Amino acid sequence: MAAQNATDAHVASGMAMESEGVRDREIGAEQHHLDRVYRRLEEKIHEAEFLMDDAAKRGQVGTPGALAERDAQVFRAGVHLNRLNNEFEDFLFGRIDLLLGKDGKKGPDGAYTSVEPADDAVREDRADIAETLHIGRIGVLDADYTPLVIDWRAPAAAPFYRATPVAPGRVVRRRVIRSKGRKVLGVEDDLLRPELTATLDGTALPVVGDGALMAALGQARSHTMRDIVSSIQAEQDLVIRAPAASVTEVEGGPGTGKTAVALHRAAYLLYQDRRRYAGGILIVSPTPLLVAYTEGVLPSLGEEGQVAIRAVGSLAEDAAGASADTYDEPAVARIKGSSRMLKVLRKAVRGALDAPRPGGPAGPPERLRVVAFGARVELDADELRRIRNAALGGTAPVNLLRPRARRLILDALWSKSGGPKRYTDPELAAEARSAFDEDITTEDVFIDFLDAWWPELTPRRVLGCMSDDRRLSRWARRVLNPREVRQLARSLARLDERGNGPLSVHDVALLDELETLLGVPARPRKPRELDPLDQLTGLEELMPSRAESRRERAERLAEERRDYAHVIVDEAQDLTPMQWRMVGRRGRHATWTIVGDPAQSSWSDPDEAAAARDEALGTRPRRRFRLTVNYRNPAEIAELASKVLALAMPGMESPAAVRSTGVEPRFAVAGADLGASVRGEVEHLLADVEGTIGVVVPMGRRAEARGWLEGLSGRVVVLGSLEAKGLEYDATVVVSPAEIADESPAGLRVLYVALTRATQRLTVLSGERDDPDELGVPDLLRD
Ligand SMILES: Nc1ncnc2c1ncn2[C@@H]1O[C@H](COP(=O)(O)OP(=O)(O)OP(=O)(O)O)[C@@H](O)[C@H]1O
Repeated sequence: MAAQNATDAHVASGMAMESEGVRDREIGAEQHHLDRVYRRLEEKIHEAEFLMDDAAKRGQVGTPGALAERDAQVFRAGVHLNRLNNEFEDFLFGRIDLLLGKDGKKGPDGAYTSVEPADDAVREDRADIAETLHIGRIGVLDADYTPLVIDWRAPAAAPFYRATPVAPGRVVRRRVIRSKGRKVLGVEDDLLRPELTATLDGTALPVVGDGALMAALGQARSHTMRDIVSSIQAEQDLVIRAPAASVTEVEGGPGTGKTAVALHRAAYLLYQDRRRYAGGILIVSPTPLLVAYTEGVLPSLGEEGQVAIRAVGSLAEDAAGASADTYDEPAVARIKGSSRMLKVLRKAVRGALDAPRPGGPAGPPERLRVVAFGARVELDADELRRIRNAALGGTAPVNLLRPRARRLILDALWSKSGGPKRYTDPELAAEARSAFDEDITTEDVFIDFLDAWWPELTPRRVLGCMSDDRRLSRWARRVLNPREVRQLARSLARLDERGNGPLSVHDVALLDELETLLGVPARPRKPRELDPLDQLTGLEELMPSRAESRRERAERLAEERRDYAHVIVDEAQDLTPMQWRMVGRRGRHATWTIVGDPAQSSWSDPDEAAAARDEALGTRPRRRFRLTVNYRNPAEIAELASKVLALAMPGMESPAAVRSTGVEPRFAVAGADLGASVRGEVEHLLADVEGTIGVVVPMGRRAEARGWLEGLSGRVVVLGSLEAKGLEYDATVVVSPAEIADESPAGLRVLYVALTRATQRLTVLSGERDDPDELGVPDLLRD
């Protein structure tokens, strides 16, 4: 019933008046418009090419002014040409036919701005269409500035997405146009005011098709996500176009379009305020698989340059050189992700100063002995410890404290050498002190001592040091219990003493935290190459103290970009507290969009993660949205999944499925050879459905499952239960549900994710632990 309501609310589809003749005529009318748009685009491409040519000719003049002008023109024309070429395919997809508006004002895109119809637009259930707008991926104006195509992100396009039969505004008919290259293939209409007899140019307004949404949802899937630009629904559009101020939080069950909405929002924000978002938009995704699945969507919307889509395991690539896609076992992941790790790491960065250096002696030097004023001066172990503690006071990054420690050592040596007593005149004393410092700091003994006593630490080195049980238990005292210390140390033993070796996804957040705790010491600046333009103008001589040129600064900022203008977190329920800290550091000055579903969280302690999220977002005000309709799963699959939801999160509501296939999920029971059973089920589905098949297995069975299905078909993908997050397939086989549920404390939620990946068919294959009934239904999925 809920599914039916959802359908009614969003889609009022084609009426009985359709016939083949009407359809052909309507396709012909759209073809006519598309031809006109292409002619205009070709004209524009010629203009852009002419501009490029002209710009190149101007470049031959060779003065600095002409050079700059040429660069600007070439850049503009290049961007223009590139956009036109890239977006030439299938860029016109929609049309709305509108009643007369309340006022006669037009916006910059040439369309009337009024949302509500004029009082006399409808007379006794009859009305004329006053305005027709075509919607596409970019806006195109005719030579006389009438809009041929409105950009989907422009305000005038909003009614295409927002109008519903309950609140139609001015929209009478919404049409989705399907085209390939330059050919219109079909049209699908929704009638928003079915009670009206509307006319267009004096003839009745025809309605064709069953509605675009159903047509889009029924299509077979591929291994990459499609954009939904032609069928965004009203509740989704509200999120996409929400003002970017502060934090926009979006919750919704599986398949409600959260990922799709997040990606379209990135494109929308860039369209709205490209200058503001020149600082970059970061999209954080839980897995590299989901990154690969979604990264084609933004280019299809004409956006990519300003947006970085990164898996949470590769987020610190720029900072700590770390990237990972392997998972720790749940107990270890729980330790590494917990905010308790912060305390351990704080101790570790200080303690690691004393850890044996690779290839060096077992501990830090116990004494420092130098020669000053012809006599030996010495600091013993106690004095060195006191100086170390004094230098380490406070919370400043450890590597950045090295100069301070060095100064304290010199102070102590100076005082022991009797220097302060020898000079009463302050000026002489200062001179003598600086000579003293210079003598000592150039001695090899002192340089070697400092390197050993206060080595410059890298995040990987500290992580490597934590693989020693005894050391780690000191640093984790009263924070982790002895078992946790052993588990953590064992997992880090993959790293050598320098910290080199394979990392897990959770290690990356630790490295990023360590980098903050250690600080990056200032390096001597590279001597910069002379800019030929500077040489020309003599600027270099006039401004010798200028630290870096504008070009250098731009290059440096691009390299160092860790602070984004907008941060979008997909599958936000899965970020651990330590990952929230890592993401938070990249959005200190950003506005945020956060999408997620607590019912799909694979993190064991959602309350702790929520606290870390609050800390990352600070006191910024939040706007909350909820998506309520499941566009992915047919009702039959959604209903089965809701049984696991009731166990995993009692009381949580399932989203309403928007369609039904009439095909119930299939239950099968594995024979003695699990692999052969899985292969049999997959072969069955390959014959039955077009498109992709996802086989979701317990994490521990990934490798063997790949063997089971070897050589079957490129349409088949094997996934560990944690990797299925965010993805979807035409059909899925979920293998051994009980084993998936038992794998971690969040196992039931992980199983819920696995059961909600299919768009057409679902097969549940019971394994040893599932206790299936006579119909093959496993214990966990029975009523
Ligand atoms: N308005 C729409 N028109 C057409 N297809 C849509 C629409 N909204 C969502 N979909 C489709 O529904 C499917 C689910 O969308 P998406 O993956 O964004 O959902 P989600 O909420 O992120 O799901 P999950 O939480 O399970 O990861 C996708 O195939 C998407 O293209």
